[in-house]
Amino acid sequence: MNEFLLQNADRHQQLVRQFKPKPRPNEGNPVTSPNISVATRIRPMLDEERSSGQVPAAFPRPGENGVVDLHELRKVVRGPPPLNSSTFHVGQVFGADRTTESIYEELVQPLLPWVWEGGIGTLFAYGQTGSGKTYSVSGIERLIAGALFDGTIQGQRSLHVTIFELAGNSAFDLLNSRMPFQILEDSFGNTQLAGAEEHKVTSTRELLALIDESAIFRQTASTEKNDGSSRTHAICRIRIQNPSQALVDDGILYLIDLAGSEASRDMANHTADRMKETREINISLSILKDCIRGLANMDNFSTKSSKKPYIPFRQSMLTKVLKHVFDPSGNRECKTAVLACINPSLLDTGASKNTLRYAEMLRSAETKSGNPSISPSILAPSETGQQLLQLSTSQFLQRCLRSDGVTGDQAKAFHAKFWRLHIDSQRSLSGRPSATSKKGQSLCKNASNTCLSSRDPAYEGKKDLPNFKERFRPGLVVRWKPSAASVSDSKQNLAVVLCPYTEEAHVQAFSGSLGSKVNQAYQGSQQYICAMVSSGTLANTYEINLWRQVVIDVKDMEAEVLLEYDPATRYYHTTV
Ligand SMILES: Nc1ncnc2c1ncn2[C@@H]1O[C@H](COP(=O)(O)OP(=O)(O)OP(=O)(O)O)[C@@H](O)[C@H]1O
Repeated sequence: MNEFLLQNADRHQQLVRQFKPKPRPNEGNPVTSPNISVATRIRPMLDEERSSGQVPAAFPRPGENGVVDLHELRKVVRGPPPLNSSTFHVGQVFGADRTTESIYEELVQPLLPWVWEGGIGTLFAYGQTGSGKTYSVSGIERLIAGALFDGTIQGQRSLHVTIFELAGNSAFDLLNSRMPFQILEDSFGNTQLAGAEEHKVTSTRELLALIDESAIFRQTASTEKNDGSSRTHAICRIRIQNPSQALVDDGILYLIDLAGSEASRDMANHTADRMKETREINISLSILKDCIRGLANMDNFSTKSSKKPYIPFRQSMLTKVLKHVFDPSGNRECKTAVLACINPSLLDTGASKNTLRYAEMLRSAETKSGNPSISPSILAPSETGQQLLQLSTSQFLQRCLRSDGVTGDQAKAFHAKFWRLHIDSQRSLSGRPSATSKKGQSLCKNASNTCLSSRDPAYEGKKDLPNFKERFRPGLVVRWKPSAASVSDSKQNLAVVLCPYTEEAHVQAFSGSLGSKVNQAYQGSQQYICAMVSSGTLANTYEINLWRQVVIDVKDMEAEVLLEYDPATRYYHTTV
């Protein structure tokens, strides 16, 4: 794939220049949470990337802060490859020309007065390996070291610093020659760094010296994407004590440079040890994301009737350290800033999409769905909850928007929450923990029950696939051209093949008994019964509507489309 992209880099650039973004519907002013701020940084292309023929594919949209356009080239059987552009709404966006100073000022500086007065503040940088996390966090740490002692924040404080790294389930003190130490929970439920050294600092110079010392001991290794890749999570913890108020909690500032996630294709040449290390990093990152999502949901959906979101903070060492940030029973309010780092190259659009999706999810979760409240009598004047689930997304959103002061973002967040509650209730009823799509249906599952994709397992890893029209099977996703006016919510007109069309199958399908009785050959039919695919509430997401079926002529089917299920967002996404 990389070879194909590099060969077509000129065409990619030319199509990107011609790209005209569609005007964004007016969704009102996004409501930002006082407790979670999300920003995205797209780093500049590096010299070695340019000299190897790579071109940028991720851009902040001019004139619209908070919007990123990501352009992929699609491989097609015949003709020149077309551009596949996706748009993400991801909080503040810092493009390649923006400095670390500006990110510090807009995203991180507001945390300082908060921690100075006894609050807990946290900055996370996450993203693919080589996307600029260490560059950003180390720059921000130096700016903070200056700001904490330049006298701009009023009041005497004493500052204590610990810097450590987490590798798998082990913790190492970076200010004590990488000595291992224990992370324990005391009888008050507080996490203690048992054995890590805490250093009192009284000046910017002392703090910078500790930061430099820790960098020497941090474990790094070369990856496909980054010669000096950080293979551990590095955490700088600054405890801020107010000597004049012994009864006030100490403020704590966490600055976290996470290890980069690596895609499986970048792990091809890893040894068994490196594979294990990368797997452990990816597991802890995924638990962290679950916790951040849970935290955002806790902020937004704590209405009396809703079930408390589950935050799995005890499942990894990283999130155990941050227990007080994530523990719903904790009694201290926290402010969290998240920096999603993006590598702009056209070779990295897959990883960038993943990072942007999480930023988008956090941002949509951070909008307050209950404030102003959505009136139940306007949302459902006569319907039961089950009937509400049958409304189309646009009908549901329109009803939410009729309540005074509700914005588009709030309506979408409420819609997402409504479905999440429904799925969770179905899951607990069936006792099945596996990820399912919104309608309880999955395209296909692998043996470990974790990967859901429309990819044909029979052709896994094979290069020269026969034309999709010779590979009909249940679960094949096609793009098609309806002869009549568009019948799908999805801009792409996607559908999932269920079975060949016969009158008998048609009747059974609509009476809900389709399945074991339909076992005739899949190939050779001129028409197939298909389930419609509609757009999800997040940009570029899809859901499968099994009850909305359509008979599609094979001649109207244009191409196979690969859909992959993302258990985190509970939506399907297209993949190139
Ligand atoms: N904004 C930027 N401007 C210039 N160079 C940058 C920028 N961001 C990152 N870089 C460069 O990109 C390379 C990778 O950056 P960095 O090591 O910070 O990535 P990372 O996300 O921390 O990677 P890993 O997860 O593998 O540790 C480095 O050479 C760094 O100097």
